[in-house]
Amino acid sequence: MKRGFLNTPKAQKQLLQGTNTTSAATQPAQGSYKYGVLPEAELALPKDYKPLARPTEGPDVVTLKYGSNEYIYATLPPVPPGTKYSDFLGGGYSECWISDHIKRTIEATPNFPTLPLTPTGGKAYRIAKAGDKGLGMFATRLIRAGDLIIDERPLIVVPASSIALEGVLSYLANKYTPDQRLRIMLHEKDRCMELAYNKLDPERKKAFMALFNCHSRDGSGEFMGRVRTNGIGIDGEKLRDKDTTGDVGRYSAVCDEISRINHSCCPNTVYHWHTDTFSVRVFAVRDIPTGAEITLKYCNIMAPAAERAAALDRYGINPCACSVSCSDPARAKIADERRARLKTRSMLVPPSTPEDPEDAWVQPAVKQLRELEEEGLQASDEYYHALGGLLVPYLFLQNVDKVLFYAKKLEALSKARDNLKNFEPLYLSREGMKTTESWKVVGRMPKSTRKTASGWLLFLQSYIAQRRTSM
Ligand SMILES: C[S@@+](CC[C@H](N)C(=O)[O-])C[C@H]1O[C@@H](n2cnc3c(N)ncnc32)[C@H](O)[C@@H]1O
Repeated sequence: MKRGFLNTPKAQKQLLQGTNTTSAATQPAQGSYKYGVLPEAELALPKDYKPLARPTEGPDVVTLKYGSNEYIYATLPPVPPGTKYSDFLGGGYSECWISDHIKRTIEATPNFPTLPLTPTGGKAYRIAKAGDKGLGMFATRLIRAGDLIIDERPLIVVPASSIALEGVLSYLANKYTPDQRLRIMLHEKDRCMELAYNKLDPERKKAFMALFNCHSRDGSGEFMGRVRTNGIGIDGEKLRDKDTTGDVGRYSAVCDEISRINHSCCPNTVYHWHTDTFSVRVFAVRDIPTGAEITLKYCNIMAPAAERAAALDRYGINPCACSVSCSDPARAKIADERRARLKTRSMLVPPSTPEDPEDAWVQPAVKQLRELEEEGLQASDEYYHALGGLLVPYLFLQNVDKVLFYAKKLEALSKARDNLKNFEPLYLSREGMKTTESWKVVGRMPKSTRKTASGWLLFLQSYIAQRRTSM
């Protein structure tokens, strides 16, 4: 899962360097938020440090103003004062510490707030013990690729790597060491998050505090620790603070149930943020049998095992218990070589020699797709591109059965990736595909050109042009 950006070294560097030009903020600070078990001495705040004045608690108080962004506490979707969470029929609501700009962006989103969607075929999971990983989410029946498993409004939404506290940083910069500044920043962030927590209903407070906290001994505090452990980065480009770039200025959602989904280096789901429903959706990218654990990625699954291990360490995962190919060094080495190879797309050039089957030239791509499936990499972009890349040559060869086979897989994956609008449903039926321009282009080719390299190039040009116009 792309967890809260606070944990990425890049975000922390940006956070420390600030976005303004005051001399203090441009002083480079060393290091990043630590994690694990820190010695008592490192956990203590500097003796002379006076915590920032806390804003008066109120329904929508402005807490900090920094640059063009004012940060406020808001309930989203808005609910009438005095509403009890359990009595609210509108799909739940979240307590947010967000900039005023983001609040307005959310409220101006077409169809906000639509109700979260019902999972495909109804609820199909339970939260249960997942061995050494703590709790996890498990399928209670067969879940099909493309199915929506859960659409959940978060408990809280808070800045991930925010500029909200950078004003604090510039004020501190000349006074404390970089490590002390980091310690103070964590402390102040924890206090800001506590105010969002304070606004939760008692049952939601209980749910938040029941979440796992792998940052309990590194100075993060009860609130920040849970955000660092469970926060999911949301809708990068649309929901970002004004005048920010990169990971800074983005937001993180902490959910009740989605937070129980453990990481896997071969995950069977992907997630997306939806502002109109104000919720996080989790979709299956392959069939998940009854009883199997439902998993997400917290890091780049195409990266080598050592790189993944370093990224996962920040989420309290050490070692990763997702599969043998992660924990057994010999298996990890084989998987690394395979993943590195699978990052490169196969170049396909017809024709096959006369004695070969007519799709012999497509076989490197078929093998690549099979290997991506064997590695459990259906959640990767590489798998999506490999699947799309197979549909095209079989359309060119007018192989109806193969087009149907890959189109069905691609339809499910497009649902899961939330880009069904880029999928051509006509490929899902024998009659339909024959009415597509792709099919007709081949029909118009002289027989001597069909199934040749020059025919393939012509076909590709036409296919790409059609995709551009239909998107
Ligand atoms: C977001 S929580 C996931 C739910 C958690 N297991 C619970 O009990 O609430 C992240 C924590 O789950 C555990 N975890 C998740 N995926 C893991 C994995 N692949 N291997 C080992 N531990 C894992 C780690 O303790 C991590 O800090």
